[in-house]
Formats: sequence, structure tokens, C-alpha cells
Amino acid sequence: MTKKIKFSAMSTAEQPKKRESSSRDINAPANAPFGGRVLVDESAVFEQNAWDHAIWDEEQEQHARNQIARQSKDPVPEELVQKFHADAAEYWNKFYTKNEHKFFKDRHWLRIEFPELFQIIEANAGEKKVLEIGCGAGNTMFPLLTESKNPNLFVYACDFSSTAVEVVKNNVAYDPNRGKAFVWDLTDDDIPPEIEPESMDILVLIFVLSAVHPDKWNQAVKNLEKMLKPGGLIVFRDYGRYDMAQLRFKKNRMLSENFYVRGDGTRVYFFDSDEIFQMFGSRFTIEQNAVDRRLIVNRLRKIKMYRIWLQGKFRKPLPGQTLA
Ligand SMILES: C[S@@+](CC[C@H](N)C(=O)[O-])C[C@H]1O[C@@H](n2cnc3c(N)ncnc32)[C@H](O)[C@@H]1O
Repeated sequence: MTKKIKFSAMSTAEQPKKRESSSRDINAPANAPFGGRVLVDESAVFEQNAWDHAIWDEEQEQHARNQIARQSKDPVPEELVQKFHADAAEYWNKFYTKNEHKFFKDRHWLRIEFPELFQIIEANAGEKKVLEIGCGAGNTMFPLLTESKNPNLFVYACDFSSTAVEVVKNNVAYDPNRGKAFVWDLTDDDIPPEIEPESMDILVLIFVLSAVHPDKWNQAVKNLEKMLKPGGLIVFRDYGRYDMAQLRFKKNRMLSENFYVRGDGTRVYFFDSDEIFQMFGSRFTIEQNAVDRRLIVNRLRKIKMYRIWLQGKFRKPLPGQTLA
């Protein structure tokens, strides 16, 4: 008899306890872009490359807990912890120096998961301003600029790594008349001089908050709020708790709970959706706070990889509006 794997849109453990996603949840199985590939018969697991809505059984959950317990027994040696925090931007500089041209990815999922970003590049969308934070190689800035039909779109991109900003400026699609890249640390005491308070229509936060020390999250969110127009939107995507990348960390990589340093010195946190709610819920209306769980399969090598990402959309209320 074939063993059935349990799959559903969202496990009980993941069900947000408070205000939760409404508009279109990436976990919704029907008509969601990646939502239709649901595995019901495990013997078919290697018949396609990816499956959606993977729910773990107790054995897998226990394995994850064991891995993390093991990692926490051998954390990063105390004398190195401060160096990884203090030199965080420098490690990212090294990363971009080494990998300069390998980082531009055409992310088809951007259009699917964040259609709001692509609505503002329509010809008749009016004056719109976007800021990509922790822009790296400009993986959001460049698709927007190259596809835009909106002459009144301006795209800002910032990163605390000066090397990343140079990579962006050296891209052939970089045009100072339509965009501006600059160095700024999201956790600074104030917003950058390049950005007027309450002037941005959309802030893009893709795989960047995970690189920020948890002690600095609050300042980061304050800065985001200050830059965003009332009614403006933050689009967020990042690593989720128990993602394969978290469970694979070996000895001497854990900095603090769920926060790690990779072999190249860059830091990464793995969030759960409650933390995201805590961070954004008192300042923004949470339009989406979803967990995207995929089982990705290497059919040739018969390897199963469980990826977990969080995705969110947070809207700044209009004056006089209370949080939804
Ligand atoms: C994993 S990369 C993601 C890059 C890009 N967002 C993408 O998705 O391709 C994280 C980026 O965040 C930047 N970063 C990390 N901490 C930052 C901070 N406090 N302020 C600004 N940028 C930061 C890093 O330099 C790096 O470019």
C-alpha cells in the first residue's frame, strides 16, 4: 500500500494566531501560481521537480528540532561573534567582490507574487517611487526599469555594501535619470538623505531582513514606516523557520537562536510568521503573512529538499485610518 503524505494549505502550527493574510494567500491551493502541484501519493514524488504545501509529519519536525539542538551545543565561538556583527557590511562586500556578475537572476516569481510592483510600471500609472532595500545586484530594480512603460517611475536601490551598490551602478541598464543607487544601512538611526519622508509608494524587502541582527529589527521597521507614503506597501520575502538552509548548518555557525553565520561570514536569520506579525503588525495593516512550503526534488539524484519561505505585504494606513 502506498503511504500517503499529508499536505494542506497551512499546517495548524503555521496558522497565524492573530491578524492574517487576506488578499491572495500564496498557500491557497486553487489557482495560486505554484499552488496546484500537490503530492498525494508519495510513490510519485520523483515524477516532477517541485510540490507545494508540504506538511511535515512528526518525525520530520522532530528531526528539525534535533538538528537545531545539536547546532546550539556548538555555537559560534564567543570571541568571534562580535566580529561577525561589527564587520557585517565588509563580509557582504567580499561576497559581491567574489561573485560580482553571478547575481542577477530573472525572478519570474516576482511578477507572480508581487503584481503590485508591476502595476505601477503600466503606462498610465502616474508618478511612482519604489525603493529596493538590501538591493544586492538589483534583482528588483532592473526588471522594473527594463519593463516599465511608465515614464514617471523612479526606482531607488540601496544596500549597506558599497560593493553591491557599485555592481548596480555598473549594470548596463542603470540609468541615473530613472533610478538611483546608494549606500545606506537599514538599521541606521534615520532614513537616508536621498529619500524624502513619506515619499515611497512601494518598499521592497527581499531576503534582506534575514541579514539584520534581531536587536536592530525595530529600528529597521521604524525607518521603513518613515519612508513609506500613507497607503504605501512593503513587499517582503525571506527565509522561513526550518528551511533546509537552516537545518544544514553544521557546528560553530549559530550566532543566536535562529541566527547563523555562513562560511563566507554573511549572517542569516530564519523567521516564523508570528515574528513577522510582531514586527509589522503594530504599524502596518498586514495584507499577507504567509508561509510558502515547497518540496523540491532532484529527480536524478533522488534527493528531496524542503524549502520554507515567508512572504508578506504590509500597508501603511492612511491618516485617520485604524489598522485593519
Ligand atoms: C541575501 S542578499 C539579497 C539581495 C537582494 N535583495 C536579492 O534578493 O537578490 C542580502 C542583501 O542585504 C544587504 N544587507 C544586509 N544587511 C543590510 C542592512 N543592514 N542595510 C542594508 N542592506 C543590508 C546585503 O549587503 C545583501 O546585499
